[in-house]
Amino acid sequence: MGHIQITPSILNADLANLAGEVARIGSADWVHVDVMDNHFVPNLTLGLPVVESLAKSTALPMDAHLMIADPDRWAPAYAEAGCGSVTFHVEAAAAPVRLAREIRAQGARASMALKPATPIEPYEDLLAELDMLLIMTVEPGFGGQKFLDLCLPKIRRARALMDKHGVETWLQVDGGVSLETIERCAEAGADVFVAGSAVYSAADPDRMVAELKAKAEAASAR
Ligand SMILES: O=C(CO)[C@H](O)[C@H](O)COP(=O)(O)O
Repeated sequence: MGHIQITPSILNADLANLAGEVARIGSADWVHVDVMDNHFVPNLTLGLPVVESLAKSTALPMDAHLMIADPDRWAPAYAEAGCGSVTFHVEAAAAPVRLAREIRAQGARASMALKPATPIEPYEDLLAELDMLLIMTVEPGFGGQKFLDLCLPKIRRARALMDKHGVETWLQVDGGVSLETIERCAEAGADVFVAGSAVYSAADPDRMVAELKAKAEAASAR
């Protein structure tokens, strides 16, 4: 298991003031950017030019989560644009192994996401190709949704498979992560936590990042 990291999602931040919003989370480990294309998910957010500009405006590394129908075509370009981590959905990827290798070849961490109903077991042998596995804890598409407890057993099974294979792959969770739910995720074996509305609805987003991290660290040590 890697060390605990918090990656606030800017999905529910003020998108007209992105650089300013990112400056409010200076103690975060990453900035999580949700790229949605209105095909893979029923929502449209932002794309490559915005991510490229944002990457230049902050010292924080960018964690791009591509909720798009054609990641095989686009994911390497996000790595080239300066993202330190690029996540594609296995449900959308035509050739996930080739894609993970292309992302790594561009110098970024390669990450693969699973929707809540997608099992981990068929992808056990891919874990060594990945720097991070993202287990969605809401249906992708929107921020502010309720955390799905039914995803917790999958987080536990993914952690067990990572231990079995002895891989260093990080285990990220995304969706409904808050002070109420982060401990359950950490106890199940997650080590990287995306939090959108919990961080950006807080009066002091940076303080919320610290509080989330402290809770997750305590829970993972139990
Ligand atoms: O990927 C996402 C939605 O598809 C978002 O990253 C996620 O939902 C974060 O927002 P919140 O913490 O409010 O759930």
